[in-house]
Formats: sequence, C-alpha cells, structure tokens
Amino acid sequence: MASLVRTAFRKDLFLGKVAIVTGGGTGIGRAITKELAELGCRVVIASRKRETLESAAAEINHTLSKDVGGAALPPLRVFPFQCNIRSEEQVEALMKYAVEKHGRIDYLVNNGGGQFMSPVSEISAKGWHAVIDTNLTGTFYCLKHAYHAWMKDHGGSIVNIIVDMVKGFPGMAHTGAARAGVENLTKSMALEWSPSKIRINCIAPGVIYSETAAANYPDPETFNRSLHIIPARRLGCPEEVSGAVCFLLSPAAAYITGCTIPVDGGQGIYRSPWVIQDHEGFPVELHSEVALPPKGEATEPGPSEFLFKALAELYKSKL
Ligand SMILES: CCC/C=C/C(=O)SCCNC(=O)CCNC(=O)[C@H](O)C(C)(C)COP(=O)([O-])OP(=O)([O-])OC[C@H]1O[C@@H](n2cnc3c(N)ncnc32)[C@H](O)[C@@H]1OP(=O)([O-])[O-]
Ligand SMILES: NC(=O)C1=CN([C@@H]2O[C@H](COP(=O)(O)OP(=O)(O)OC[C@H]3O[C@@H](n4cnc5c(N)ncnc54)[C@H](OP(=O)(O)O)[C@@H]3O)[C@@H](O)[C@H]2O)C=CC1
Repeated sequence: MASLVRTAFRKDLFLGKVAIVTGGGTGIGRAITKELAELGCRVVIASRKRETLESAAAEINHTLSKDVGGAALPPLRVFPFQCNIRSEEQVEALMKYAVEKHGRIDYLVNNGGGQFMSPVSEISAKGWHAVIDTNLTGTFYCLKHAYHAWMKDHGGSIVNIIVDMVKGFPGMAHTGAARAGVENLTKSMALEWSPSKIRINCIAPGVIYSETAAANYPDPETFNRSLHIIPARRLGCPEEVSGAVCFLLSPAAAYITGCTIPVDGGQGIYRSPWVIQDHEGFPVELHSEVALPPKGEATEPGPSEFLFKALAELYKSKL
C-alpha cells in the first residue's frame, strides 16, 4: 500500500535519526510524528495515556512507506513510551529509554501540553500550577535530560511548541505566561548550548483544529469562533505545523537558532481575539482639569473595505 503521509521533503531526510515527540499520539504531535517517521526517522512518542500512544504508534506504523528509493525501511518507526512530563523522574527515564533502545536522540519536539479557559481571577492555585508545571517545567525537564542523556556530547535540534502570546493570552493567561517562559528559555538555551552544536527554536501555532484539541473545550464552536481574527480565514491543520517543525529540525535550518516561527495564517500580526466591552474609561487622575476629547461609541469596526469606501465618499463630498 502506498504511504498516506503527505510531505514536501525528500523521503530520506531523517533516515537513521531518532526523535522524541511529547504528546506525539494526538493532534499536532501525531502529525509531526507521522511526517518524521515517513522521512525515515525513528520516533519515540511520549505522554500520559498509554493506550492512546499504543494505538497511535500502531496506526502510524501501518501507514508509512515501506522503502525509500528501493531500499527497505524499518517497518516499525514509531515507539510509545508512557511519560508525564510533570515528573522529572519519568522524563529522565524517557531519555534513558531513547538512548538505550534507539541509540541516540537527534531531535526533541516539546509539543505535549495544554490548558483550560478561565479568566485569571478565577484560576485556582492548583490549576495555575498544573498549567505551569506542564508547559514550562515539563519543557525544562525534557530539555535538561535530553541534553545530559545525549545532546551535550553529540549535538541535536530542538523545537518547542508554544502559543501565539505576543499580545498576551487573555482567557488562558496561565498558558500565555508559561509559553512566554518557554520562549525566553529557548533563547537562553540557544546561547548556552550553541558550543554543543544544539539548535533550539519555537513554533507558535495559531488556531489548529484537531478532534482531540477541540475535545478539551466544552463549546464545540470554540475554534470556529476565532475565524474573524485569522487573515487566512480558515483554521490551520496539524500537518501545517508539522512541515514547519521538520524544516527547523532539518539541515536546511542549520543557521537558525533561538527564534520563533508563527504558523498561524497571519493571526499574530492581526487582531486580538479579546473583546473589551465599552466602559467608563480609565480614571483621569493627574489631568482631571483638562477637557477630555469627546467620546464616541467603541464599536467593533467592520471589514476594512467598507471603511475605505466610506472614507473615499467623505473625501469626494468635500472636494
Ligand atoms: C482555542 C484555540 C487555541 C488552542 C490552544 C490549545 O492549546 S488546544 C490543545 C489543548 N489540549 C490540552 O489542553 C490537553 C492537555 N490539557 C490538560 O491536560 C489540562 O488542561 C491541564 C493542563 C490543566 C492538566 O490537567 P490535569 O487533569 O492533568 O490536572 P490536575 O488533575 O492536576 O488538575 C488540575 C487543576 O486544574 C484546574 N482545572 C483543570 N481543568 C479546569 C477547567 N476546565 N476549568 C477550571 N479549572 C480547571 C483545577 O483546579 C484542577 O484541579 P481540581 O479542581 O480538579 O482538583
Ligand atoms: N491546537 C491549537 O490550536 C494549538 C495548540 N497548541 C499547543 O500544541 C500542543 C499540541 O496540542 P494539540 O495537538 O492541538 O492538542 P492535543 O490535546 O491533541 O494534544 C496535547 C498533547 O499533550 C499531551 N500531554 C498533555 N499533558 C501532558 C503531560 N503532563 N505529560 C505528557 N504529555 C502531556 C497529551 O497526551 P496525554 O493526554 O496522553 O498526556 C496530548 O497528546 C499543545 O502544547 C498545545 O497547547 C498551541 C497553540 C494552538
């Protein structure tokens, strides 16, 4: 059977290499795992749910190409390993497994993570710690132990999956804070680990639909509600993140380290999803004696073509 995995890359790009993908059994991580394995890589997928990992590994192994350019490929290229990245002990065991069973760790993709929606004022201490421990501390454990287990002496390439938190991340502030921490950690690691020939970068996905990602939110329309803030006017798919990850891991990105690539259909340079209701405005304080500019209504603007049409008509009427 021909492979069902689509890729823009040369089929033997990662032949002989070994990758670890956390959260590699679902959504974005699963697409990354599939593409890496299709390109010849052996991939250890690691997360909490053993059954999910095992069935993902079996399904992916079944769909991969069996040979490249006539040369047979190992039929099994995806391997499950149960690991909660919040546990340093379990992360250390993951890295040890990868080196002992697969001989090396060329690539690490810190993809496993997540959060829940809540205004910051309502986040409990336990919920805050769960999100920080998963996304920031869990990533730190993976980085540190991949370094000691293999990359310190042999080099490697790392991609951290974060979120588009450049304008803050209201509604999921805990994850915004954790991922901003990961982005900064990435820059520090890029500098500290450059002598070990380690490159490390981030990918910031926009709104990427998968059934498993959507299942984390009680409202099934959560993802579609973001369409108005995405210039591409469609949601992204996990495979579109995977292509960017493969590029960053590959020799084509040999001179790229410490950077973040958004994969977001332009969302990051466009509008914030956060709507601020009209309100009485900030207190004036120091300048209370100064007359404030007249206050209009804070309406949401319509599409810019209407604005330009209205401006053109106004201009014409004044000629
Ligand atoms: C929308 C487009 C953008 C998409 C972005 C994506 O990332 S999509 C991909 C999205 N994919 C994912 O997000 C996948 C991974 N996500 C997760 O595993 C969870 O979101 C986690 C990170 C909170 C860990 O959870 P866990 O169960 O392992 O942790 P735990 O049992 O230790 O408890 C933690 C504490 O957190 C609190 N709390 C938890 N939920 C809620 C809530 N809904 N409400 C309020 N609070 C909540 C609560 O305090 C709870 O303690 P309690 O009160 O129960 O004693
Ligand atoms: N989908 C989107 O729009 C966006 C997603 N992202 C990020 O991309 C990454 C992948 O998300 P996505 O594929 O969309 O959603 P999923 O919910 O499908 O993936 C989350 C993955 O993380 C794993 N995971 C969660 N907690 C842990 C943990 N403590 N230890 C190990 N693994 C863990 C889960 O596996 P298990 O349950 O087995 O542990 C699961 O495989 C996440 O970090 C997410 O926040 C960022 C921006 C946007």
